Amino acid sequence: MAASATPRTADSSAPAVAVAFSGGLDSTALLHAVTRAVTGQRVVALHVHHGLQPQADAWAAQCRTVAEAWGASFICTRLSGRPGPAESLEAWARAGRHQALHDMTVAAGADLLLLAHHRRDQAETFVLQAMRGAGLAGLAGMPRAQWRDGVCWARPWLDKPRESIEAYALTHGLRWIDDPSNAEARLARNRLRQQLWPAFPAAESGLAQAARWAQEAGELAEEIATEDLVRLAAGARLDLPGLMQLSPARRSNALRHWLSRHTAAPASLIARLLSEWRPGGTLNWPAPGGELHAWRDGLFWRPLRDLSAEQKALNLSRPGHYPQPGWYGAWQVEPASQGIAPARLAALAQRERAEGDQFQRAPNAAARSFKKAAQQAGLAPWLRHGPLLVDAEGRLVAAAGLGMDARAFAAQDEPALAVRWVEDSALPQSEGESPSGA
Ligand SMILES: Nc1ncnc2c1ncn2[C@@H]1O[C@H](COP(=O)(O)OP(=O)(O)OP(=O)(O)O)[C@@H](O)[C@H]1O
Repeated sequence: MAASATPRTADSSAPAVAVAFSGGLDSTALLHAVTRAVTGQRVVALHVHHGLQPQADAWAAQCRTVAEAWGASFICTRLSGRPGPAESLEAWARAGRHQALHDMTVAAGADLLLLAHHRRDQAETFVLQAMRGAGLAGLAGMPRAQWRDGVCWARPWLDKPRESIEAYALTHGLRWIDDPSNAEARLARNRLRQQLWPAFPAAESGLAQAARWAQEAGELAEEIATEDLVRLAAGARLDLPGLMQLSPARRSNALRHWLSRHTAAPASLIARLLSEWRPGGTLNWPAPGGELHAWRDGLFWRPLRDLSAEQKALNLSRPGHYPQPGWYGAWQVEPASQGIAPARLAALAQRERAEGDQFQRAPNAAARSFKKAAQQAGLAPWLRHGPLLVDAEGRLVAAAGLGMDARAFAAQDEPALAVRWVEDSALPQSEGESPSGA
């Protein structure tokens, strides 16, 4: 979602607190309370103009007047664009609002963003999540505070009953905006609001408490998973026989947590994986953003990156360790009695396997298709595509997992370097690492 952010940065250099200010009852009360309570810090009111309602210009203007009257500076972002084909208007508006609130907070020089969610919002979130069959993370509802990309999103009133906020607003004679979309019965939350609270007015505290229990249970499940994964997950590998020895609930808990480090795998994938795997079995599953491989009793996650288009120039003419973060491994170069002439290693290209590539394992063996050589050597599934090193003339020099191509060997009396591929033992690293060749 594109947000046409033209935030106005407040000029004072004092640290700032940002308040997400829609102009509704709750955020009006919150902004009022914050401008009265905070001293020595700038208060910045952030407003997102969704561009969806005819009155939205007037709301933004009203929010500015109120914020400035209370001594806060005011920043507004108007969203642009439209929902994608598979996106609801609400999901689009929400994603755009979140991005705009984040960007405005940063532009205001703040790292704390306050939102006016309260106990009833939390109770409604719990019911909506339960109706979708959510797990503990969904049932836990909104967190009180959460860091996201350098901004702490905090909900100081999450435990406050809605009535107490209304009472505060009335006591202080506040005026607020009534957004008519809050009454649209088309939206599940509005329907729930309209029917649940009149029927069960006292349910707010019980439901919010249930969300807290879910949050606690979620933390416990995470602690257990962390303990299990210390034993079962080594580097990028999860030990499948060890996983299968756990009780069924603990097994899927550990697997779900391991997967969540890499991908948002649906519960159905987890169930399939656990039911289809047999000791020694090899399986491959696509998952969002990558692939899962069960291979040699380990489960591996390989993120999909479009490396096919990537031709990276490398100079490996000196001994050293040359990490290739996108490939989760490194080239290791050492002096050796049999190897490749340093000059040839000075201008290499690293790429994926291509149609027609051939590899020769030993001086007296025949060159054969790379694919066959990889199969015969029992290469891990993710190494069957490379990386490969080719010299300036396009001749194959080395391949991850297979070693050096014998056709590239230097003559007996020439100085030589051995090149081999070392897989990362750590979980996938950030992609920003630079090669640390000597
Ligand atoms: N358009 C917006 N601009 C800035 N902040 C917003 C906006 N919409 C929502 N928020 C923030 O998110 C919180 C929860 O959103 P929600 O949609 O429940 O609120 P609302 O009904 O628009 O207004 P309020 O919570 O102020 O009564 C708000 O209290 C506010 O802090």
